[in-house]
Amino acid sequence: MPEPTAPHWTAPVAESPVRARLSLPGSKSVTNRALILAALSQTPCLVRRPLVSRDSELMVGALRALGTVVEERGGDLFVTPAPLRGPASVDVGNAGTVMRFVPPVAALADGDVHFDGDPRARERPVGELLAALRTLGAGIDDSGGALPMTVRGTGRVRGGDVVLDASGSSQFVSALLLAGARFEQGVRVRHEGAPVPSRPHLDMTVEMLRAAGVSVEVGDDVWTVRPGPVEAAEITVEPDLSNAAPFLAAALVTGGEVTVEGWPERTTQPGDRLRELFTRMGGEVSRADGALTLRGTGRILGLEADLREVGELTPTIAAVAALASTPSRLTGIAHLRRHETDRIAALAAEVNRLGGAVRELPDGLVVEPRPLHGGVFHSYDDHRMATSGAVIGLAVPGVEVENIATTRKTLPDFPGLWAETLA
Ligand SMILES: O=C(O)C1=C[C@@H](OP(=O)(O)O)[C@@H](O)[C@H](O)C1
Ligand SMILES: C=C(OP(=O)(O)O)C(=O)O
Repeated sequence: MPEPTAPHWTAPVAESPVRARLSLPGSKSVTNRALILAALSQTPCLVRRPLVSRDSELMVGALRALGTVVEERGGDLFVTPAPLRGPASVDVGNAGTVMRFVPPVAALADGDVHFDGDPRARERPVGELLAALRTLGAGIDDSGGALPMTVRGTGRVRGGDVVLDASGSSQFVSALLLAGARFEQGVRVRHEGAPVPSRPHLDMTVEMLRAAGVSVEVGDDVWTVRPGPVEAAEITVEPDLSNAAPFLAAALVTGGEVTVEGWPERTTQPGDRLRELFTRMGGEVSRADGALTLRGTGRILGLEADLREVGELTPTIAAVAALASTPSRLTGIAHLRRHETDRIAALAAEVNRLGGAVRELPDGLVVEPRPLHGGVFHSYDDHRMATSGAVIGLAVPGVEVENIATTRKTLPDFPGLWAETLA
């Protein structure tokens, strides 16, 4: 018998301007870097306020499979590093951070480590990273530059110089840097090709490495990590500012006011750019007592922007753009075609199904204002597509989001948090 499909989730309409104050779970990107650094560290490491959701659970599972001890302690994670070992099997799900950050760690393990994941994971780019790892001395049997694959760990990686094209994903570079201090010669990574996306995520990698005592030099598309010990003892995870996007958008599209607690004064998270982007879309931003407030003014403006650096914010921005009074042009995001789904095609298809006028560009989207109507909003197993449907549904009655549970990739209980925000 086929699995019964879960009924679609009827996105709640905001009957009045949304007013809420909320604290968000930890950042996926910080949590999964923290776990990698902790596993490579010389000392045990306490990861404070981690995200507990599908992508972080997959990372914990991967590191445990390699021998690392990860214990839950009152909502924190206590990580005791141990010799990395195979044979092991790693399920990457559809987590880019697991499918890119773990293979260099597996290369340091003593034994074979097999990697596979959701069907979509087999389509997401990883070949450039694997080729770079081979150049650095690792043995890998892959499926034509994709998953499934086996990293033939020998307990050591020579390291040294490597050139790769990271225009498909910044995570290729982050992956090599995160493990690079444990390679015999360290690593020097040079990018050649179209610009690397998601620069703030590279800054995050460099900052977190330096905080763990690793020497990293950054040049023009060149990153050098010196060989040496990783010393991570305690890492506190910031709230996930990319997941703040739909909640702040709720204030913007309903003319309400939403406050996110614990907004860092300074951060490398790309979500911090929402302050500027949502101001340009008609909101007003203020900060007080460590929190950030977005106030909707009743105006929703379109946006012309190159989103290459902050690609993961695109689905929410596109949802707001679909409700705006002026057109939008979002560019620089060709790499989104190989994210959880082809987000350019998916956003155009789903907004247009509701009566929108969205046109695909090779590297982005043009959104013309149109009155929207209800209908099914497909999520393509993409957490950010699902939350985009929720944002549109605030203003458009009858939006039914397919597979809302897919939001669990990076948020443990999106429907609950959304209901609280609207209450
Ligand atoms: O390093 C990270 O934590 C991430 C980097 C980005 O990946 P890409 O550079 O592949 O877009 C981003 O989109 C992803 O959500 C998280
Ligand atoms: C692209 C994303 O995730 P991943 O870490 O799987 O690449 C995302 O969260 O928007």
